[in-house]
Amino acid sequence: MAISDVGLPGEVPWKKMSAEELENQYRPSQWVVRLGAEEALRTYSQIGIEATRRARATRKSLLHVPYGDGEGEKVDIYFPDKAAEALPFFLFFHGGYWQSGSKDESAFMVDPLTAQGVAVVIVAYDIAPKGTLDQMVDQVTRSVAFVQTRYPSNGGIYLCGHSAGAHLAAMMLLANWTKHGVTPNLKGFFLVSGVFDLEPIMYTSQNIALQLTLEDAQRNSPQLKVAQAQPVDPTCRVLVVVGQFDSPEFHRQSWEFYQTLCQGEWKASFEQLHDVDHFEIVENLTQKDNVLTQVGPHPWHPFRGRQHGSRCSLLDAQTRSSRPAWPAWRNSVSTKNTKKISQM
Ligand SMILES: Nc1ccccc1C(=O)C[C@H](N)C(=O)O
Repeated sequence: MAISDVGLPGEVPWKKMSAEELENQYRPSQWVVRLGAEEALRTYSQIGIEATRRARATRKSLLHVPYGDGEGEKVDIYFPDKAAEALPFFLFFHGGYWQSGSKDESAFMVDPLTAQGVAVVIVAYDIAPKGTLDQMVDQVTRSVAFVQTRYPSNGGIYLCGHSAGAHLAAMMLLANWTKHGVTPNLKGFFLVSGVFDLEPIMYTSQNIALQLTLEDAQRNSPQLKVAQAQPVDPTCRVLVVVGQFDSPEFHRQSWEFYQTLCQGEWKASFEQLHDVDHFEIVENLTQKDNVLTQVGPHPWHPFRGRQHGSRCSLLDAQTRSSRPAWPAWRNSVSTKNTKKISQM
């Protein structure tokens, strides 16, 4: 049965998809070209575990630091060797559809970033079914407030999330900091292969654990709210990144979120990273020579040397019409994926 058969209006592409197609679009491992789906998930987890083992063995760290009273409300903080006065803090929220993953296997970028003078904080939150989406958003908000309170003279707080973690990071664009008694020194958001409109997730198997109602999905969809939200710091930048081999729905989610940021007052940029899939995009953050792990005059490179904001304002119309022509790459990927698409 097509989703559109259950009486939903068909104005967005996903509402016209069959349940099977929608399921496939929201299964990133199915779009991995270099490996089979299972192997891609296994490799991702192995690289995360190894990076975490290495980070804990080689970097100065504070592990399992509580940011709240809940059992799951802990962060791991990794420091650069050299002490600095205004240390930039980079917070990472892991992915896994709000129901898998942990901070203990997500210290991907610790090595390259601490080596360049950035403190890295890997945040744990209560995944489903223990935690609800609202609780996870609240936990992540408190983890950010915690870092600001503990390190008030920080040289900027940068939030990075992957997949479901990119959603949680994006929700911080909407946070009401006065409620938390502290305004974090937010300088940048780095949203990697995220989901920003949660409604389609309701119609996939991911919702078995999440149990999202339409109200839950809408309340927790930054896509619906971010145009109205105000940046606390007008210099704060938002980079929306998606992998070339992410699914068309993931491309659409990132692109539409970027466009919506531009309609508001956000300084946003959009990048499609060439030749990487949903998992490689994060695995590559373990590497010192990766484009995303270069720290420059600004604490973190992805925001350096690009025309941030300008693409959103002056060149906006041009950017809109020059959206990356996905899924042009379909033609060049393995027959495995091509077949799936044609079968849809
Ligand atoms: N383990 C992850 C870690 C990060 C991001 C996504 C996942 C997923 O497992 C997504 C989904 N279950 C998939 O099979 O693609």
